[in-house]
Amino acid sequence: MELGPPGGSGPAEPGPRLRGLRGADAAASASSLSRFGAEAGCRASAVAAVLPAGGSGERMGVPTPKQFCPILERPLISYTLQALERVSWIKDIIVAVTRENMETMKGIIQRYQHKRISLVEAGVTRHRSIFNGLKALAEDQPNCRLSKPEVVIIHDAVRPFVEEDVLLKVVTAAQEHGASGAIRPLVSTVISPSADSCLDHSLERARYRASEMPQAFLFDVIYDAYQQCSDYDLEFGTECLHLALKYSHIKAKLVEGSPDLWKVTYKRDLYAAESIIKERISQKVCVVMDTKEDEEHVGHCLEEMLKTELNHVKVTSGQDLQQIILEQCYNFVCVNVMTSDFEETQRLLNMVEESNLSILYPVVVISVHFLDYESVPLGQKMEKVMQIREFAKEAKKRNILLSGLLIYFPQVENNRGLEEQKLRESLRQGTTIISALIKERNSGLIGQLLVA
Ligand SMILES: Nc1ccn([C@@H]2O[C@H](COP(=O)(O)OP(=O)(O)OP(=O)(O)O)[C@@H](O)[C@H]2O)c(=O)n1
Ligand SMILES: O=C(CO)[C@H](O)[C@H](O)COP(=O)(O)O
Repeated sequence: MELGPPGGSGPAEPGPRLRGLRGADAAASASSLSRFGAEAGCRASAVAAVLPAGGSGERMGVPTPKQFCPILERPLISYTLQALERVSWIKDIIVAVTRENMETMKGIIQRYQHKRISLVEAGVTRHRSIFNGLKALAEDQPNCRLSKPEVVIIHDAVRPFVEEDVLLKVVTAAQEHGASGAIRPLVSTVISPSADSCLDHSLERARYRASEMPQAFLFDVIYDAYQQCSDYDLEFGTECLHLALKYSHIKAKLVEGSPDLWKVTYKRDLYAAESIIKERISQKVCVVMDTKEDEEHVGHCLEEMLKTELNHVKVTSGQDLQQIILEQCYNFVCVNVMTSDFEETQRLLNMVEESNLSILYPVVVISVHFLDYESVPLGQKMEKVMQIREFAKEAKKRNILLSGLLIYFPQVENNRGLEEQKLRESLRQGTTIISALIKERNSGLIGQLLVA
């Protein structure tokens, strides 16, 4: 058994601890949270998590085990680790991986700066992997370097969208009942076929639920169950709650989980996961204004149009960039009026880079240039503007997706009505392009100079 570095400090991502909670739920959770928090000092490691990650992902049908498949170039398991380490009251996270993937896993922990992780060797079945993870936390094991938690969460490494509120619900229920697990309504009816592939009987769908993860247990309840269970259970069992019932006589409390708790199983699930992640990181856009321009300039018109096009998206002017970066905004539109240099964009790129914002997600930066390329031939500006390719190549190495956008900005006064109409059309087109770059995060378009 290999144990990784002992505990780290803060969460991978700062950010609100009670995200997603409402009203009474939030209040109840806040008091439970502070209990864990307050007690953490005197009763370290009250809650730990075990993540089985030793499968081969046969149903995915690709050579790489699914937990290491990339989503936006980052392995799936890193998203799950991030979701757990964001929860400050989970003190230790034990990950079970196969011996052959141990170095890959260490590389992931280092590259994405995961904290509080210990590694153990996986078993040949999921139950055996979980058992190995539990042993790393048990006091009766030789060379035990971690302290036994009061409650242990078990969560599949391939369920990346687990939120703090459901973790808290299962942990709190486990404290009261000894065991708890998240459930979802069934989407299909469960039927039992006979030996000749005919319908034997079907279950009444409304009476059954799908058992999902996370699950949580008083540590002694689940560890005792695993110690007693048969080889048959370890070989063919799929349900930890069942082991707690069969061997520790504990009836688990079931709590309603969110639809995003599903387990990435087939290839299409990777695409679904990617869409969810893209949607989440596209929610906030920061428009960085050209500081030399006044309040009325075209940048503000663009901002207004973006607000309309990107429904529910918060568009912020970039006065306090540091703060906006800290709040984890992954999309920046840098507005340059009548200039083809990249001073402002460069300044923004430096700040994003220094913040380490792009370690976990690709950051989109669009350098927008308002130019009057009908009266001043584009060729004269082109040489400078084409430097974007070089900037983009460098930025890509730091996971920043930089592209350029030219928006026609007429300066001639002779036919004001017509020019204004042309500007509005350009702005509309520009807004559509920006929206697509942010939502799609297509790395094939980086370094390109798009024309609205
Ligand atoms: N020997 C095993 C088998 C599975 N798992 C883990 O258990 C979780 C859920 O199992 P499942 O979805 O069945 O994963 P795989 O066994 O990898 O998938 P498949 O059944 O398609 O081969 C996954 O995180 C998987 O890595 C594990 O730790 N050790
Ligand atoms: O949902 C679950 C717990 O109830 C497990 O994720 C599921 O049972 C794992 O089983 P398998 O490894 O056979 O896919």
